[in-house]
Amino acid sequence: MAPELIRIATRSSPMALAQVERVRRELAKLFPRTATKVVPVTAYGDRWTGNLAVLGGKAAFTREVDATLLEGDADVAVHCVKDVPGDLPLPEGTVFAAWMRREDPRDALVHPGGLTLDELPSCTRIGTSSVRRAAQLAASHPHLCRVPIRGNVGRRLEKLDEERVDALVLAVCGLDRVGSADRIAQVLPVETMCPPLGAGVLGLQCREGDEPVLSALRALGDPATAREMAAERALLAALRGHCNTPVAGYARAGAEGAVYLHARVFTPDGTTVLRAEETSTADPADLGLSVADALLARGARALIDAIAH
Ligand SMILES: NCc1[nH]cc(CCC(=O)O)c1CC(=O)O
Repeated sequence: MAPELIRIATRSSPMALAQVERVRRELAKLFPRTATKVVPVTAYGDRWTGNLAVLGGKAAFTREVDATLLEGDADVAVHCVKDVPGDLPLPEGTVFAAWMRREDPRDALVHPGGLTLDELPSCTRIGTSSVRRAAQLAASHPHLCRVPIRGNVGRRLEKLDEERVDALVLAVCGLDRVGSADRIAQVLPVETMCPPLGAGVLGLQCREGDEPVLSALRALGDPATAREMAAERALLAALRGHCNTPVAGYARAGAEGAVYLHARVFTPDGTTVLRAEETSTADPADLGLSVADALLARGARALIDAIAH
């Protein structure tokens, strides 16, 4: 029996609020008699304009939303899976009930003149605060200048328009969610810019044992995305990377239960890139562990531990 009301907690950025509207639309289609209410939460990571590592990395975007769930002020928390730390357990008493169908996980170059990454002149100032993006740009385009930038997608686009940077690297689906996909100059191939684990996926978290909500959320889950998240989250947990660890990768669920998983670990300057990939029809979590073992066998532990938290 679907609940009469489902309260949905989310960060209060325009992108996060747009994400919640997708959840509300899909709930309304399946459970027309269930009302939904948005519970906006200002995440510490959204207020903080400094280095995220000081706050413990991505947890800065999820901690307050989780608290709203645990305090009973909301029934669901919607998270961008790429922002959910892989080296920390979920808050006790909560579970991910479902993973929604994956959107485009790739990154995009935003450039006012429409140039591609290869066409950008030397010393072009590219705004990113992602250690993953910075490491890959350093590896593939060392002549470009990486400039730290904070703020939500809209704020970063404003900084670009104010010419505080010359270009941006942002997620395709993040731009799409805020109605700015028209700003994309180039969608970056995963070989050039490998996505973060969990890219393009919304995770629906609720309280353990809240069966009416669990049941409703499970109906929004996508089986292929669930297999990809099982592999990617197992890999991330096995690597125990932290917010300053440049880790990238993606899983692709194929036919007959096969899942392909590709992953990389970089040094922050991009001079060392460890790669591993595997396809399996076994349990996707075991695939994640196997690819993690391959990266660890190639030296990933020493590389991760050498990077300051
Ligand atoms: N912390 C930023 C963030 N968290 C989730 C997304 C959107 C992409 C996604 O859901 O994977 C973004 C924007 C970006 O990386 O450009």
